[in-house]
Amino acid sequence: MKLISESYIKQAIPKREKNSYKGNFGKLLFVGGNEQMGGAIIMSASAAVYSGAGLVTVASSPINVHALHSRIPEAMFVDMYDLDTLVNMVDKMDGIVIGPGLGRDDRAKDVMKSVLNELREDQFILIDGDAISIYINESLAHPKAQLVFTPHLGEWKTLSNMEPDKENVEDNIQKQKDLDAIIVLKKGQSEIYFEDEVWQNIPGNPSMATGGMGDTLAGMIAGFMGQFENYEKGILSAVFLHSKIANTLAETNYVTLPTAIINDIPRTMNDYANSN
Ligand SMILES: NC(=O)C1=CN([C@@H]2O[C@H](COP(=O)(O)OP(=O)(O)OC[C@H]3O[C@@H](n4cnc5c(N)ncnc54)[C@H](OP(=O)(O)O)[C@@H]3O)[C@@H](O)[C@H]2O)[C@@H](O)CC1
Ligand SMILES: Nc1ncnc2c1ncn2[C@@H]1O[C@H](COP(=O)(O)OP(=O)(O)O)[C@@H](O)[C@H]1O
Ligand SMILES: [Mg+2]
Repeated sequence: MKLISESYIKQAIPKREKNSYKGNFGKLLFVGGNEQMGGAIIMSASAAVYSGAGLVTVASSPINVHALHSRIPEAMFVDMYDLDTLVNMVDKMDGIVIGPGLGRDDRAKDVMKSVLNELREDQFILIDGDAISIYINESLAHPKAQLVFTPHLGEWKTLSNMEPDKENVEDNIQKQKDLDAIIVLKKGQSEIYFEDEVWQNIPGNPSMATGGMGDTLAGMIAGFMGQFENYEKGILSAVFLHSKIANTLAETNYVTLPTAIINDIPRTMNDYANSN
């Protein structure tokens, strides 16, 4: 298992070209946030905006539009239950995050099926939270796009049938192959399973055990995937910096809020990008 190092992150964060524009840094769609869990998709999309994503659109329950715009006016909005508009949006994107606060009801299942059907090979989709359950319980077909799952150990049980105290690297490698997806297995020291290698993240601490922390990571991962030289560099850098920021905050804070991590992403990226 390889360890994600500071030096790896420093070379992975891309330097922005002088004449670049927002279209160079990823067009992303965030799908989730029902009437009870709008905060999840707002945190996820905020993390992507603060990670430097060029254009972010949120597809959510209409009840969340004002809350979203008061937090991140940078993001655009569509009603996720308007399936025609939703699939049109999917078509224009480089990548999609689906699941934070999505819920698991019939409407959520229809949203999930519509999005997955529409995907192309040149796109990526990150499946998190409730969308993990829907993917397995509805036996949905593998989408054409690059697939990324970001399960915590409870969600990994849904995906792999392995109990949290039974999962192990060898069996996880086999499950990664069966699922034909990149797996970000979230835990105290998260592990990232690619087709040919496994990486481990070292930073992280219990001040991070608070609702919304994984939603925030999903947004960072997608934000980086849309900008970095390749998906692997983006995913590994996001996992590392998410918990590295939390370690710094935990030096002076008992609990690390997801929104505090989000606020620190641009400055931390700058520190790492300029420290070569
Ligand atoms: N502000 C908002 O809008 C927020 C919205 N959110 C949204 O809520 C949705 C549900 O996601 P979720 O992760 O909260 O719960 P859930 O699907 O019940 O977990 C499944 C099972 O896994 C287990 N389990 C969990 N962690 C584990 C671990 N580390 N190791 C081992 N087991 C673990 C857990 O066990 P339990 O804790 O019940 O014993 C349960 O049995 C999702 O869409 C998310 O985005 C949240 O992000 C919060 C903020
Ligand atoms: N004790 C801990 N040590 C290190 N990281 C933690 C700890 N507790 C939680 N985390 C991190 O916080 C995130 C929690 O994700 P998740 O359970 O999906 O949160 P949510 O769904 O509430 O947004 C993961 O990235 C996990 O690695
Ligand atoms: Mg989660």
